[in-house]
Amino acid sequence: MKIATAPEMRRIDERAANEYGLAGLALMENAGGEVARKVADILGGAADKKVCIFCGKGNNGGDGFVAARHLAARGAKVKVFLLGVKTAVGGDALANLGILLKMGAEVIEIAGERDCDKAALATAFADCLVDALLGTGFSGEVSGDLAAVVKIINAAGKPVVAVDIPTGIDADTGRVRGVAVSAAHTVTFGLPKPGLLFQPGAAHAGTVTVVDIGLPAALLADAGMRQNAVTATLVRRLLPPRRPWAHKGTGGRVALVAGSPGLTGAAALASMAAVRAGAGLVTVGIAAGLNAIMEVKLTEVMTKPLPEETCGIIGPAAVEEIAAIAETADVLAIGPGLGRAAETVDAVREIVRNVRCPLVIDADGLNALAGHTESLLETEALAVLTPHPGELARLTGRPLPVINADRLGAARDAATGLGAIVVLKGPGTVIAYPDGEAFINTTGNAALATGGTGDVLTGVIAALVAQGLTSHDAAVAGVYLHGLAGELAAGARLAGMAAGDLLPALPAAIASLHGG
Ligand SMILES: NC(=O)C1=CN([C@@H]2O[C@H](COP(=O)(O)OP(=O)(O)OC[C@H]3O[C@@H](n4cnc5c(N)ncnc54)[C@H](O)[C@@H]3O)[C@@H](O)[C@H]2O)[C@@H](O)CC1
Ligand SMILES: [K+]
Repeated sequence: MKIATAPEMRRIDERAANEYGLAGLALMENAGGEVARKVADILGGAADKKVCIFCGKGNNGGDGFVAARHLAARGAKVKVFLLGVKTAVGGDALANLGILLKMGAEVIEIAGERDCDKAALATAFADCLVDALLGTGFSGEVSGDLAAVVKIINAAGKPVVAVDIPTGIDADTGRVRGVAVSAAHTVTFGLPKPGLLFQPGAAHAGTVTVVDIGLPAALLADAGMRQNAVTATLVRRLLPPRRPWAHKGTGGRVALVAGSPGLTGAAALASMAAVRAGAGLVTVGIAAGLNAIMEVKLTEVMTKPLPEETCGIIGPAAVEEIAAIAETADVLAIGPGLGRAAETVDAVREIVRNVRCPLVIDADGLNALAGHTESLLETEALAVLTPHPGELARLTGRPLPVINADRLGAARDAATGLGAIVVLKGPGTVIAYPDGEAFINTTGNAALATGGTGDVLTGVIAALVAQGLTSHDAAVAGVYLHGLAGELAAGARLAGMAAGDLLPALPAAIASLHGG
């Protein structure tokens, strides 16, 4: 499913009108009707329920007027508030305001503090509130009466249904602009918006329902929109089938170079994640001094002691051996817990320059490339890089706040600039391809915010490449599976999960997608 930015959504609306003759009024009727349906659903029927609807003067407010009419028709006691004066309403919203007024509905204007007090009082008696203040036409900051109303909505302690996007959330980035509505549910039209998937927008949106309002399918699937939601339907199509005649060779071979003193756990987690994500054979290359530890930690994974510089630290002397392991592998993952010793950094750069199989580069593998990313452009197969925002900042030289302010843009620019697939980790993980196509993940939760979960992701993506997925598909499917495993492993517990808990959840996540 495509994801539409606010300008892209406006363009879809324009094209619907200009190319298809689909009137905005008809779309607004469907949009408002869907909002009314959602309100009725959460209240267990609308009859005799008290609903306060807060409308802005644009089309988002127009959806609110329509919802008010539909809810009234279902027997709800509806109170409609308009931010500003009726004479400021125009276009399709004005048409629907007119209908409401002709029906005898009271539409209360909010202009000033006393009106805000009236609104606050009404929310105290309401069963549900609807935020139809601002949608994709929002720009700048929420301030003045609008900010006061947003605070009233949030303070009411009532279930809030947001229309299209919670007011105050930047539709493209998910940032709060001043203050934003905290909704329990958001009914969004046609396609999801990036701001509903990125934090804190996703938390403000609550449960998101994407509803069909009759926009032509061709417009919703337009290839000009270059961001997509990673959904179960998409990943199910990408996952490798497990045939009855499968043997360990069909699962593919993963080679991993990881670990240093104090960080052998990263090597263990990444390699076991590869096993749990279906790889046929997994070999972890580790400095010879740490090999005995890995032999004890790991049973199914083979280990390869590598020549070391000092105890537990690999350097250029290990490159030849690593190249030999990579030669017989389907994918080489490098970086988890590798450390930042100067010799190791040199070795990583040399490996990236010379290895011919697909690469997955994480953690200290990425740190080693900071300031030396030109080798990525020389790799034979496209590399998958899995930075968290801090690692991306080091890798690209972009300030961290800039990356956090626009994750989609940052991942996309990095992928294009580095000539690699960039997986920007964190809530709302972005997978960006060098050609500009990008994906936003929809699985995962705060339980994943613990050390070692990134190592698991590296192993999962590598395992999928080994099983024959392209690096592009493996990055998308791997991120989704990893998040889903996090949801399964955590259940209702959002703190205290260990990265190792993800390992047994990975086969369950795969099975749930295969419907088994
Ligand atoms: N064909 C269409 O165009 C459709 C649009 N729909 C709805 O229309 C919405 C978009 O409508 P609009 O483009 O009219 O935009 P909005 O209704 O989101 O907001 C536009 C209004 O908000 C004001 N505004 C913007 N930023 C502000 C700020 N910081 N503080 C105070 N006021 C601010 C603008 O001056 C303008 O009057 C969508 O989110 C959706 O809810 C739906 O009705 C479906 C069809
Ligand atoms: K809204």
